[in-house]
Amino acid sequence: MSASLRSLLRLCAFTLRSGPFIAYLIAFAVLTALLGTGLTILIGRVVAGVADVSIGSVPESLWWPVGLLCLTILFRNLLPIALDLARRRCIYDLEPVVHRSIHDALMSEPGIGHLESAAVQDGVDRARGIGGFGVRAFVDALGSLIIARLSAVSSALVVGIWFSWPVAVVVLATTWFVEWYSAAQLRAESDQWADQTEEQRKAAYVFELGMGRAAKEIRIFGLGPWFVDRYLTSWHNAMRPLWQERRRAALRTFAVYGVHLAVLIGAVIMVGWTDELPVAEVTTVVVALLGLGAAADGHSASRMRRGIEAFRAIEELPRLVETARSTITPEAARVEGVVRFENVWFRYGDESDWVLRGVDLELVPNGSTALVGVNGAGKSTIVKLMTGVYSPSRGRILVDGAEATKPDPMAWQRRIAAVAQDFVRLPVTLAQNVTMAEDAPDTRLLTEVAALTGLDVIVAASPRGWETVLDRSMPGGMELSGGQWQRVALARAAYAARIGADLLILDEPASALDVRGEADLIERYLDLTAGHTSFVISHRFSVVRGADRICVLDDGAIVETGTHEQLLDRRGRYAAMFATQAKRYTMDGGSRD
Ligand SMILES: Nc1ncnc2c1ncn2[C@@H]1O[C@H](COP(=O)(O)OP(=O)(O)OP(=O)(O)O)[C@@H](O)[C@H]1O
Repeated sequence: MSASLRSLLRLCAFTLRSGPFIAYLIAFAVLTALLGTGLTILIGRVVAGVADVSIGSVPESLWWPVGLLCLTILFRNLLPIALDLARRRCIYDLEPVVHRSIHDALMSEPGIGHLESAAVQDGVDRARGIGGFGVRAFVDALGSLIIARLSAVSSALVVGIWFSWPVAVVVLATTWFVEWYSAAQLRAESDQWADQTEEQRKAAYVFELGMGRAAKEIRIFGLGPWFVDRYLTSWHNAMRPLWQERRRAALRTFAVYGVHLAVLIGAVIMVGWTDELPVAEVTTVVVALLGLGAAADGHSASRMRRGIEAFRAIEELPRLVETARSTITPEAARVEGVVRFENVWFRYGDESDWVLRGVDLELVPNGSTALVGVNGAGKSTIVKLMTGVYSPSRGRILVDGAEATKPDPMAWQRRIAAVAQDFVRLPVTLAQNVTMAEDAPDTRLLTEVAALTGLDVIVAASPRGWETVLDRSMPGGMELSGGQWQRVALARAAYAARIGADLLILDEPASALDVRGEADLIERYLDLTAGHTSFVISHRFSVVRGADRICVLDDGAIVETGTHEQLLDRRGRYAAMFATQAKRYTMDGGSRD
């Protein structure tokens, strides 16, 4: 069995698992094709009967072919409706299964390094469908292709039986050649299109930025023309090879279709010139020839193949994710439990510079540890390693003194409540933003964390309280400021901590808060982190100075560790950074970090 056929069968089974409608679709398509052949034969019968009709009398022999013809026409007109419904329902059932498969493959890896792999990104593009032809293209094309193929074969049989086998074979062969040619042509085009995924991605990205994400900056900096220019350049770069290919193929395409037409006309003329055939057979054969000529469906054939390829890409995705993981994390050591970094080295890719060069770091169990360092020192990178979304390139991350060599990273991630610097802002309700889309939140807990993080004031001022959607484009929705969003993120971490997470990570929790908000946070920090091991990163010394242990990251390594007072006494990096900030506070009246 060929690989394509095996894929086709696996795809049919995959589609069938999502619902029974693929079976109905196939049945309706086969029936449609059979009725088409019946129609061809009946038209001949009726024409033959009509030739015998004398004015004023309709012979009884004509009644059944006319009756059957009417019924066949009726069903031939009704079947496409049923076929289309089955097709739509099949796609409706299939799409979530496809998305789920892609999602599961990507989520099978707890880290995020693989999402940056070009091979994985292209794999996802292919799985979603090259040139827009995903697995649904298979379902879209299946009915038409079954009808086209069966109609071609049955029409060829009619021509062969009633007229001539060589003519039937030649017309069938040219029809299928035309189908093969147009499918190959469409395929070449969509390959050209797929080769441009990088350019398309650029065009789509610039378009998306221009359409809203960067609307503010575009206006303020007058970047409109620059964006349009970048978009058009990427779009034309993506489309140019496609049109070059179309131009190259135009003459060839005319020639192929011309030959097909000539063969068809020749066959019809041969039928007309034959003296031996009665009028009924002539009609049947001519109708069959015309049907055969029209049975080339290159469009469906290529869509079907694209659908199969998208399915193969879905099947291949887990392997790509696995490969990406093994190249990104060559010496992966996963974490579990409370954390210690031991000589951890890390870089984002084999060609990149080292970000961490032998970090030794231990969190205070059930206490607070803070990390400080200049911009780009690698603080957020430590958080990414700590949360298991990346793995160390070298070194180990230990749990309760034992190396987690056979880890369950996802179980570990469930034990962490984190506020990342670029935390996610979901266009859902306030409550769902805090509980991360939990359907039935614990309202007592919500109230508690809102009071702890200062979110209670925002909830009270929101038009629908906890049910207010945080998206201005939604009815009754509203937009929060950066500082208000930060409180939502804090509340989210506090909520997660209260429902089970035991390590609380806060990466720049006060960066968008005003002076009062910052003071509030410091005051409530102990309550917020009570009973948890916490790890906080901040450029604001007011936030870190109360930590049980402060670590200073410099040049990829921890260079100082101690309490605020100990570090000041040491008069090293920490003391220097603190002095600089304290001086600025004194000069600015304490309004900035
Ligand atoms: N996804 C990434 N791919 C490649 N390099 C990255 C990535 N993320 C961060 N880096 C690089 O790693 C280095 C450390 O970045 P990181 O964000 O960890 O610093 P940071 O100390 O948190 O900085 P800041 O104080 O500005 O938030 C930087 O040089 C940055 O360019």
